[in-house]
Amino acid sequence: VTGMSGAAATRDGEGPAHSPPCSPSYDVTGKVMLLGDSGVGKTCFLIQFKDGAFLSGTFIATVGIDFRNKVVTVDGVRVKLQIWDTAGQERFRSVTHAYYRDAQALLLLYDITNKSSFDNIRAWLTEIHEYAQRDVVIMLLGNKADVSSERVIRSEDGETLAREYGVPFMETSAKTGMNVELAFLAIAKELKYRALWQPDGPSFQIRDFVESQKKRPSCCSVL
Ligand SMILES: Nc1nc2c(ncn2[C@@H]2O[C@H](COP(=O)(O)OP(=O)(O)OP(=O)(O)O)[C@@H](O)[C@H]2O)c(=O)[nH]1
Repeated sequence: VTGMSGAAATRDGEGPAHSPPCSPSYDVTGKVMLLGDSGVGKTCFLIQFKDGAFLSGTFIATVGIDFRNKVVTVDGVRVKLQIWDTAGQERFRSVTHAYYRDAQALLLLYDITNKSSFDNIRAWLTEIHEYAQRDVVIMLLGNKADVSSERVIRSEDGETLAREYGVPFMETSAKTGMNVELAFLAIAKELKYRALWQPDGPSFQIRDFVESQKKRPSCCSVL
């Protein structure tokens, strides 16, 4: 176990009583933070992933920070994601800065119907470079892809920005669930890969994985 990013791998050698003695199971745990301007859909994104539900109606801004756990099984390995939902409002920034250092992965969201949330992504990335671990996994997500009539940010603009920073990108919808599980699955795979890395093991590239798996909004489907 190299623990390259600080993702923890614990060898559960003794395992439950029914485990065959020669097939140890591993648990990997990792902290993931949701970041982005207020209103981009971070809380809804987390609730869609955790509970498979969408909170519509009145928007209640997150105050401070909150977290939920969810275990994802990737290639037979259980990865426990501790997902921190942060407040996007400026006045809570000093609270959230304190949590960056511990995070192994960051999901950075903008709203495809809100130009300033996209324009602010560069400022978020500057902040990330200042406060987060150097090898933190970052993924850029253009949320609210279901609202095609109000789209102001083209998918290509998200792709271009992500390429510039060398991070994976996809458009998502916390409302329909599009690409929500995929985003967390990709993170879980990367954390597992880093925690259980072996020199002669198979390699994993999160950007290639995302590109091969992501779904496009139906308006822009290539099929
Ligand atoms: N159509 C649509 N609406 C969404 C989506 N995600 C979130 N919303 C709506 O956008 C509003 C803001 O969502 P939140 O999840 O509370 O936003 P947030 O980023 O957590 O905001 P802060 O807590 O202030 O940082 C709510 O009214 C949601 O119903 C989405 O994918 N599609």
